[in-house]
Amino acid sequence: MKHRSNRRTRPSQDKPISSPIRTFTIENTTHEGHGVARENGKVTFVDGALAGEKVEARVIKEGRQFNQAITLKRLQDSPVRVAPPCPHFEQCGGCQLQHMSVAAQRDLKVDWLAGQFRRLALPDEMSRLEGKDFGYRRRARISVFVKNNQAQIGFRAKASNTIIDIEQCQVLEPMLQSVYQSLRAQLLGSNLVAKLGHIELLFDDQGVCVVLRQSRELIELDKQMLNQWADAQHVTLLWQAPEQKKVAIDAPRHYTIDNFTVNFHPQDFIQVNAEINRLMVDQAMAWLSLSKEDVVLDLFCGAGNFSLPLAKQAGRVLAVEAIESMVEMGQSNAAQAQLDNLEFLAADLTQPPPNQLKKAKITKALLDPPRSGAFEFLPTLVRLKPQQILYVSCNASTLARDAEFLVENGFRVVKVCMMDMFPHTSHVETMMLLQK
Ligand SMILES: C[S@@+](CC[C@H](N)C(=O)[O-])C[C@H]1O[C@@H](n2cnc3c(N)ncnc32)[C@H](O)[C@@H]1O
Ligand code: SF4
Repeated sequence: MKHRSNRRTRPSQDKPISSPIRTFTIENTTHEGHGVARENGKVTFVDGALAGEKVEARVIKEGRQFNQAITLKRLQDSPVRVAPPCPHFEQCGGCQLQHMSVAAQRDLKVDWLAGQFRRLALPDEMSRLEGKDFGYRRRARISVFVKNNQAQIGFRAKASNTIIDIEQCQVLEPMLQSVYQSLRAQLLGSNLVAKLGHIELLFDDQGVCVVLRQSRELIELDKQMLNQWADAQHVTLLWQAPEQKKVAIDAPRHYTIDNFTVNFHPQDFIQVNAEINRLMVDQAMAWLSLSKEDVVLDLFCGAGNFSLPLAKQAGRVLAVEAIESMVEMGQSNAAQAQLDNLEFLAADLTQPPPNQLKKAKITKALLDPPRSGAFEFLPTLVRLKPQQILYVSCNASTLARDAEFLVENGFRVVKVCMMDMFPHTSHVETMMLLQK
């Protein structure tokens, strides 16, 4: 990819601009892709600049702790700067790091994680899981907004709720890219678009599934054109009525992990990046190095993404999940795989645990909580005395908090891995292994 130099960058948002233009030397890059400059001990975050660059920028906000500025002109480019491959990058809120090479993005993520975990004693090296740079998303939610008969179909703009029109999104799986383009053309040519709230795209072992969330009731005749389009494209098209919380399905969708079939509802959680998910599950199994002596707790288990591979290797697995319908799906996935050593339990892990969980005799635990982490359950987990805890996290700050609690309670961090599940974005997934 080519470097651009001395290119004028557009201010990303309409913000009041009053201060004079100043020259900044950028010392660091935040994990969200902004430059950091220091003047007389005060930090200025410079939008559109990278570490090692010199830029002319205008301060748009002065705060007591820090200032914010936007780049107007780059005087010297960073060696890791690249031309963003996606034409929507400057406006679209979906990606934050496309102006850096992918290798530099990954170095940035590793450094940022090390900063988040600064209060923990870490092993010398942080490993990495890396996959495809583009075409990695197997699911996406696309917004629809219509005003004055003008439809916008796409994603939210950077730092704004405005929906911007997206013609093509390169981080989607190639099959989703082509279905999206074709669907978009259909919708832009129809009145139906005004009655839609958003579009969900999914690509799995069965192909492409599209859920159209209606904001207003539609009659069958309205749906005819798109139903015909879906048949011609071999796409499963599901219509979600305005009052429906979840779309009705005749049969679940499925994907494969470790040769097991994971059935799931198309609107329930699945890991977005199928390639990194496979690598992640393999690595979790390798790090835990299970035997038939092990009894494993799989917390926040979903429909069994980790539970099924865990049960293949361990003596027994107890998998816990809050959503009842996912627990039922997990149970039927275990039955289909003939894993009678895998049991699913419905429990909200932020609440006092049921007796079955309080009294579980376990040797190891795997946790994969939502962004809020697993803090409420940690005292119970410590009392269960696992030898090893493998923590998978999508939020490094709650992971740092939870790991610090576990360290205070006798565990030490033995392995950490940065998993680049979402290249070009500021999102980072982490795997951490803690041991007694
Ligand atoms: C990050 S997902 C991981 C799911 C699964 N491990 C996977 O890899 O597909 C987190 C899961 O935790 C569940 N969850 C969220 N809050 C919960 C809670 N308070 N108690 C139990 N499960 C919860 C969600 O429904 C979701 O399935
Ligand atoms: S999310 Fe898609 S459309 Fe938006 S910047 Fe990233 S690749 Fe481009």
